[in-house]
Amino acid sequence: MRKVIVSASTEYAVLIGRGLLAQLGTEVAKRIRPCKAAVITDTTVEKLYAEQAEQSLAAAGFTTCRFSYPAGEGSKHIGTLSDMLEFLAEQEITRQDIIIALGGGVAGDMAGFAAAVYQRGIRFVQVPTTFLAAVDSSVGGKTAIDLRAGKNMAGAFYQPQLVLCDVDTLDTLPEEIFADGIAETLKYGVIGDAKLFAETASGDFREKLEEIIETCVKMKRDIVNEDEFDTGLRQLLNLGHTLGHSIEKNSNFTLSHGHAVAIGMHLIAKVAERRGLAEKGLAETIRQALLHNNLPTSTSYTAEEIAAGVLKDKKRRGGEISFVLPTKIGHCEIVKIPTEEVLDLVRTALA
Ligand SMILES: NC(=O)c1ccc[n+]([C@@H]2O[C@H](COP(=O)([O-])OP(=O)(O)OC[C@H]3O[C@@H](n4cnc5c(N)ncnc54)[C@H](O)[C@@H]3O)[C@@H](O)[C@H]2O)c1
Ligand SMILES: O=C(O)C(=O)C[C@@H](O)[C@H](O)[C@H](O)COP(=O)(O)O
Ligand SMILES: [Zn+2]
Repeated sequence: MRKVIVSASTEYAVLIGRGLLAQLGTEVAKRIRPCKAAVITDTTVEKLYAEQAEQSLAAAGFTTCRFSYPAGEGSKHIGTLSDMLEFLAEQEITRQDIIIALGGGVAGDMAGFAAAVYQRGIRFVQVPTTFLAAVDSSVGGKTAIDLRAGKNMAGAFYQPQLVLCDVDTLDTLPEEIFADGIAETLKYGVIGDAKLFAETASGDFREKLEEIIETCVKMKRDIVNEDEFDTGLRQLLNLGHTLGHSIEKNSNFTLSHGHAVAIGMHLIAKVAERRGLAEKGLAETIRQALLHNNLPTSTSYTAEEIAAGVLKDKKRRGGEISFVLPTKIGHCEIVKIPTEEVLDLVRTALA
């Protein structure tokens, strides 16, 4: 088992290994005295892993209850959050009890947000079951729901007590959903690790998933430890997201997050190259890496449609929006762009 310690406002371990779900109860019990554990999951993950998780918790002395919502990004809204909070109250979950977020990034983001606001904050544990959640969303404490206006528009920074990643659970992922995690892994490579990028780009990493997850988690740990609340350095983790989130929203959240980020990463690399900031050929290198992993690289939305979403980005401060521009594989810069230049930037990205 690999172990990474995150030292943000809460200090916690990220455990990565095979067969770990069976140890969920004992690992939680090492940190939290047995109490009620509300397992929050989606309808797909529920069928696959809820019983095993609950049995492990029960064997360690926890009393469990379960809330499940229809799988997918379409559930990541205030209605589901409201039902979740009512469920916690009906089950008489108190401040000494815990939430277990069992699933992908949607489960983690929503259950984490519920944990942050229910009775003004109860403890929670992340149990990621998608590759995307393993390498990225389960760590760092960003929790959120989508609003009609856009992605993750309401949320909180709220750290878990533990992240337990059983790599065996990734075996049941359909390839398309696994690829969402590849997009975020390539992102980590472009931000700061050329070796990780090359390994992931080649598609030749399935035998060393634990190592890949640990590499991403360590990079995220270093960034979050320094800038938990996203005021500077952490914005690097938004590479590809400023355009990607808008594309996701334009699709009415039918295009997955990872696929939208893939497109966003390629498009923003084109911008960086055309502005003379990036090495020649960078955008094509990124495009090939994405295509090799069956990820999309372009969109049919218009510049006007994409720019409208970009202007709502959380990195906007008054008349400027920060964009993450890659300069080469392994290095990015945060550049402030005036809002009146955003449409031009998007046009460059699509050209
Ligand atoms: N908080 C963060 O730092 C952060 C980082 C990246 C992404 N996100 C968010 O994460 C979300 C995307 O996460 P996701 O791609 O995991 O989506 P998801 O949670 O919707 O999971 C994708 C699909 O995979 C299914 N699934 C999950 N685990 C499975 C398994 N082991 N076997 C078979 N099927 C399984 C789910 O039921 C779902 O249908 C987005 O909302 C995004 O905004 C958050
Ligand atoms: O942890 C972060 O910080 C990230 O930006 C990771 C992203 O992959 C993730 O999609 C995040 O939810 C985006 O954050 P947002 O603040 O742009 O909503
Ligand atoms: Zn993301």
